[in-house]
Amino acid sequence: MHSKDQICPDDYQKTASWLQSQTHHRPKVAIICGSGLGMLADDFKCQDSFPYSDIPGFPQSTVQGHAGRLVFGELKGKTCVCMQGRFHMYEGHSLSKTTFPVRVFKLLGVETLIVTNAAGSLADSYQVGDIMIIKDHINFPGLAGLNPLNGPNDDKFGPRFPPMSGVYDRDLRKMALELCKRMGVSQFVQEGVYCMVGGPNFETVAEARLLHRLGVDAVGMSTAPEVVVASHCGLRVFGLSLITNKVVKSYDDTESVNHDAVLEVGKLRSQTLQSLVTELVHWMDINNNTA
Ligand SMILES: O=P(O)(O)O[C@H]1O[C@H](CO)[C@@H](O)[C@H]1O
Ligand code: HPA
Repeated sequence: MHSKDQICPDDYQKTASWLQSQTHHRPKVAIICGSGLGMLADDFKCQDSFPYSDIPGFPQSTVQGHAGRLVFGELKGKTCVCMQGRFHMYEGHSLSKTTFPVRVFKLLGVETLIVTNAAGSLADSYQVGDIMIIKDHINFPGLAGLNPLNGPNDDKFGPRFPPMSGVYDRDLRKMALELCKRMGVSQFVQEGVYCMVGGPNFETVAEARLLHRLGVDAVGMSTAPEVVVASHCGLRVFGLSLITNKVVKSYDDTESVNHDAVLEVGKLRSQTLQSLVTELVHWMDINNNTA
């Protein structure tokens, strides 16, 4: 492992203390924005924002569509922190680096993590532009031994062998579906299984067919490590995938996916995603229901 990727147990606290010295916001909800979805912080009131390069211990974003900024603010009166840009394994970060912010959020007092991502669909019934509420995930790198919890367990954060069944909070999923109904957008909202692959290449046809047979509804190159670390340290988790493309499953299909097209779809659904996240955060607040 590269030395810049090594994390000492007190590095999380150092970063959390620095952030607490720079902002008066004390967030209960953290949001991680997927590719092209950074606008989720646009509605924050009383913003304090920090480029990742200014935050001690933070990795840097290198992917287009990930601005690399941490934004604190109020969303309908609830204090939130939002990562405009996440870290991916394929960028060369260790998994402990890609998930570093999640433990910092825990130390800041965050109780709920909302993860979002751009993903390709395998499910035949899904359309580009659909929003998938994540019901569960398959962590392919994790199954192959690439897990952010590898190494000595830090008991301060959680147990050596954390359960992962029920990791995507049932009540939040149920409420999100209900909110989508009220917002009149149910026709393009799905609930399904996300699968993380390592990337950075998109899938071959044979890989796509394999994922489809395994029951994967949407595939991407992120999210699962963040969710594993969040669940390990007791955060409540909610996840949304924006379906930005259909994964090519036929050798006769001449279409192919590219990152620019992925970013374009983010613009198409930005308003709906923003509204859904805002309404969900508001619901948590009125139900005093962050944890
Ligand atoms: O998962 P997010 O960060 O949304 O990004 C998705 O979009 C990129 C591919 O276009 C990959 O990084 C994939 O994981
Ligand atoms: N595959 C993997 N990751 C992705 C895709 C995809 O089709 N679309 C957006 N992120």
